[in-house]
Amino acid sequence: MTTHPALDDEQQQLDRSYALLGDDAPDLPPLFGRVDDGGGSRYVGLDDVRDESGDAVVVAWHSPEAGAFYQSCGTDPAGVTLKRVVTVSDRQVIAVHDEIAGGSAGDVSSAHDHRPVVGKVVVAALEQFRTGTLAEATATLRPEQYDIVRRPGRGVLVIQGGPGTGKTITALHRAAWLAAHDDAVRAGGLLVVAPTPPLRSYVADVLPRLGADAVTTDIAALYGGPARRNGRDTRPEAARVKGSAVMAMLLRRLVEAADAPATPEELLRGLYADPSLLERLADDLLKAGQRDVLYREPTASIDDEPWTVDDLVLLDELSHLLGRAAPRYGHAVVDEAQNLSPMQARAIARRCRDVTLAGDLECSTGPGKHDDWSELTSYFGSEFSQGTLGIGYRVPRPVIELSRRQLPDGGTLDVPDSLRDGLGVPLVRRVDPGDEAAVALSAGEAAAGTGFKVGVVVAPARYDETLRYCQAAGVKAGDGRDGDLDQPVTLLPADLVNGLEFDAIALVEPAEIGDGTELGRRLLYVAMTRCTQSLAVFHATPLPAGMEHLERPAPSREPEVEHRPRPARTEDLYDLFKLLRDDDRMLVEVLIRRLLRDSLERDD
Ligand SMILES: Nc1ncnc2c1ncn2[C@@H]1O[C@H](COP(=O)(O)OP(=O)(O)OP(=O)(O)O)[C@@H](O)[C@H]1O
Repeated sequence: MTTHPALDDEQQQLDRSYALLGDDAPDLPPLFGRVDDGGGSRYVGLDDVRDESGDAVVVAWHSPEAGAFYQSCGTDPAGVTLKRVVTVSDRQVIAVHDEIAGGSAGDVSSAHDHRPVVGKVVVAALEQFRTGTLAEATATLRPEQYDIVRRPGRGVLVIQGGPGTGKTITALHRAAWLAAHDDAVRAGGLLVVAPTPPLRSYVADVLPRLGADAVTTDIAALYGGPARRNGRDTRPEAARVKGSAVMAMLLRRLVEAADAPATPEELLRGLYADPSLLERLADDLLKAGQRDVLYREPTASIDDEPWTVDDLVLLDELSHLLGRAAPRYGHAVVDEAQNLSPMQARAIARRCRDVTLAGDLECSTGPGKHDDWSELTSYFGSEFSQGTLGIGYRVPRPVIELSRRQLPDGGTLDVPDSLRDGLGVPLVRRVDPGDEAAVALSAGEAAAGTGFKVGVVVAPARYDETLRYCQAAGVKAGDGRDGDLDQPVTLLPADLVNGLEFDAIALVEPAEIGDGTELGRRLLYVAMTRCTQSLAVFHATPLPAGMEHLERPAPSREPEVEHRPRPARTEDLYDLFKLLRDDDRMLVEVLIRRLLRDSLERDD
């Protein structure tokens, strides 16, 4: 057992911090880093810890004193002589990693492999099993992320980067930074808009730990009137029309044409139900076919109207036109902002014009894809600046390469430089028609048995049927549509996987998810890029374009394994390994990985 000579020193500092905090000690360790430079030595934590005379024993991550910790790295020490990440568990220092030691690169990933050079502690953090949401990265924020975090809070900042490059984590640290340093945010508060329940609960969990409060919501819940989201419109064309900027003009005319006071709900319901009114008001704005998709027979009671997300955004616009002021905020952070429609951008801009938009244009899964950020940002009324992230923390290199085949021309934006190799090339298994989901779920259960968090992703149209199958067959899978990510296996429709992260993704019938459309291929791209370790594909029909080279004939018989009494040699094991079926191979790979990890931990 080797121990780092510094463990004792850091333990003393930790004990002292706990003693000073007394009963106020937070659940999380009071320090996670140390930086030494010409200005002396400082410990860095989530918050300040002060001694009896008021001197800082630990400085908060967002304080100027912690700047050197974040602005230096192994490849660019920037005057720092020691940059150390301290890992604490149960009030004990269990590891220290020095990314800079003696003023030069210390504990960084080796320069001879193909990955970007980062502190080994980043790689170690990534090797933790996933929880279905995002791991915290405050101790290992990279200089390029820290630079984005600290940009001024006024105006529009876009954080663009490929899947898993840390856009969400950077945007949240930025929110917390602004909450600590920006007067407008201190006075007006923070608004965080995130599209899925798991992302929102992650935000609600992380921000307070970073010392910030925010109103966290989805776009539909911005509307403060009585209507609630209780409908889903699966027609992309309807969502496209409702989200388009011309709706602002149409609604203005609707309000002007009303001959009696009416609520937003009454006005919109009336518009949808009356083709002649629509034609009169929108003849020059929408084509006949576009007006047709807006038509909706009114329900018996206005309370039963199947309001969709896009309807609620229109109700919000109507409410504004009727003179009701929306609450204002000091800054808004929008995650997965590439999916905002123009009308959604207007709804946010009514609340706040200073915004951080985190997103990836290539991950657009909304009805309208934006080619660049200029139109969307124009609704906030100022020029935008952009911060770009390029290191991939989540998706293994082979999966990135495969997934990009789903993008037109293989994608045009920079490919993330992945830190991970994961478990190698994706596994593909051809199954009998009708068995796709069942086989994927049982492979998922097997992988989950080894500690993996698994997401089983199906086409939205197959979701209900698969959920029923789970209930009937006793398969324990969380209902991802309801945001239940606590189970080892989560079932998800492909249109709700944005922003999520799992150890393994099992894709069910990719041709059905891709469905030959550009939107479908993007859904497939986003689904594939949710895994940190392995991707497995289960299909009965031919694989879609971009994956067809993975096609393999169904195995004709179970492989027979010769009994070998003598001790196995490596080559024998490799031959045996090749005989395994794909899902068994995945299981064995996972077990080997766990063995390796456990034995490394023992060696430490
Ligand atoms: N500096 C870092 N150190 C350690 N982990 C990091 C760092 N930056 C990001 N990560 C981890 O990488 C993963 C992906 O981060 P995040 O979800 O913020 O990326 P993203 O770009 O928003 O992804 P996507 O848009 O594909 O959903 C998370 O587990 C996050 O904790």
